[in-house]
Amino acid sequence: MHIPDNLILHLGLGAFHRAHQAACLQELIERGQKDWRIVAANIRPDPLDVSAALIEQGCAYTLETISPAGAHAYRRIEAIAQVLPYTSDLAAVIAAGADSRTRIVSFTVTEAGYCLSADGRLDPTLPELQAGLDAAGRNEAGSTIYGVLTAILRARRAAKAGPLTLLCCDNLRHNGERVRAGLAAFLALADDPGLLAWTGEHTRFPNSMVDRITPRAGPEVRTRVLAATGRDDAAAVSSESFLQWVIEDDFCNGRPRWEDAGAELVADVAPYEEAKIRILNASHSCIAWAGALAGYRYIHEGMRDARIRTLVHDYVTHAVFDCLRPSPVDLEAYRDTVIERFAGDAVRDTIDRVLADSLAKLPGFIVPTIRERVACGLPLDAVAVLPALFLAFLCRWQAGLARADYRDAALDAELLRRVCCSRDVVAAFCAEPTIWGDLANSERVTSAVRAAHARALALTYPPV
Ligand SMILES: NC(=O)c1ccc[n+]([C@@H]2O[C@H](COP(=O)([O-])OP(=O)(O)OC[C@H]3O[C@@H](n4cnc5c(N)ncnc54)[C@H](O)[C@@H]3O)[C@@H](O)[C@H]2O)c1
Ligand SMILES: OC[C@@H](O)C(O)[C@H](O)CO
Repeated sequence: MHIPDNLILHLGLGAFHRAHQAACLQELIERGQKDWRIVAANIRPDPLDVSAALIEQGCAYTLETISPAGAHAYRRIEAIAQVLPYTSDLAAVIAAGADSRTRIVSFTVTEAGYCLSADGRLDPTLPELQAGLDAAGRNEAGSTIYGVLTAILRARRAAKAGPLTLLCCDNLRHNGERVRAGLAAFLALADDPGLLAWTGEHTRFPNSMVDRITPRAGPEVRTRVLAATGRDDAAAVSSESFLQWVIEDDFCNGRPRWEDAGAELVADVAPYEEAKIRILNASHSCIAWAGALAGYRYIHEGMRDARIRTLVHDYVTHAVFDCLRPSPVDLEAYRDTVIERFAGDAVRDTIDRVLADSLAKLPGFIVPTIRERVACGLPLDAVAVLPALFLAFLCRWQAGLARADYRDAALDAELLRRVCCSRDVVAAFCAEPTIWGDLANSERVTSAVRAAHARALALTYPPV
């Protein structure tokens, strides 16, 4: 394939990138705008890595999209020009980042991949981050997003390859700002003030809000793609048909005309991301925790349980709306669309997928609403039920009584023991600074979570 002069290097070649950013670029290509392509890579070994399959297929794959009515559509995605197979030194990734044709580095490395504490700052106590700093000290990339960006920026500065936009596409509040601040803190800890100054002058970190429910692609996706297209595609991916991308228009070395593919390029992403993170993502986690307690496997099963539906509806209506107003978003319509998307049974998104990295999601998606309500003296009952559900789920999972396959990068045995083996699990949970930040041990929060915990336990199946 001809590689054009405008490249996006994407880090984190998961399902979401293939269903969202690559699909948007494909839309532009099909409209005749063929001047941008993606080079994609993972920055750590990944059990779900599809790089080899993609390389085998010339980097093309099929995206299946499913409408709320259950209509399936299939599209060949050829927006990825090159996939770089994982190697521990990430030499090809760093070389691609230092190539002057690369004008944007985008990334989807999960919420937990940013090593942030409850207040959204870089958490230097995390062993993963410490390993990243040690690697940076040896002039190696390591496997954290900050270490890899550091290696790329060092190589780019040396190559005089020009400015670079760093575009975070993960569900992180103020994602561009958080990554900019996280990288600055990382460079300070790595004692590289020269690169910090260079980065200030030669990079931008636009905020972005991304939305498209993309389940993990199981073997059934491959089977459907084969039946529908005749292609046996080992890298096929499936998502809902809905897609939204709101991007702060702050790029320093060019960008594709994503607006022609339906993206919204705006001056301020904040109201859109706040609505999405607090309404969609927090509710999604609520359904996952409640659904896991109730013994469900899929998100739509949880959403169709009247008890869980009421929890979600009340949380959004009575806890979130007054924190978000005034907003350019029609919040009632947004809530109703989100609930409808979750209730659809065609996408078959699993509770296990949404459970992943709950510990990073609580401070990101839910605690800000609690903090604002505490500051304004507003009732907490409709929102306290969310952390209470997580606590009830966590203890059940720790006791080996939940069927869920829960994976959480931030969960260590010590935290699990401190919370779940305590005589007062609510007090122990509400004392955790990694979840609550400055709200840890708050009497108001603890008493609201305690009251909600009884409601959460009532969902447990079989009844406790
Ligand atoms: N799947 C969705 O519905 C969806 C929708 C909107 C946004 N997102 C965002 O995209 C992220 C990834 O979702 P996905 O569906 O692609 O998941 P996935 O499991 O398919 O891929 C995860 C990717 O992140 C990488 N990764 C994981 N942990 C990492 C770490 N600590 N450091 C560096 N890289 C790491 C993996 O190697 C892989 O490339 C989500 O966490 C979310 O922030 C996903
Ligand atoms: O809440 C879990 C997310 O991965 C979610 O599927 C996504 O943010 C939807 O866009």
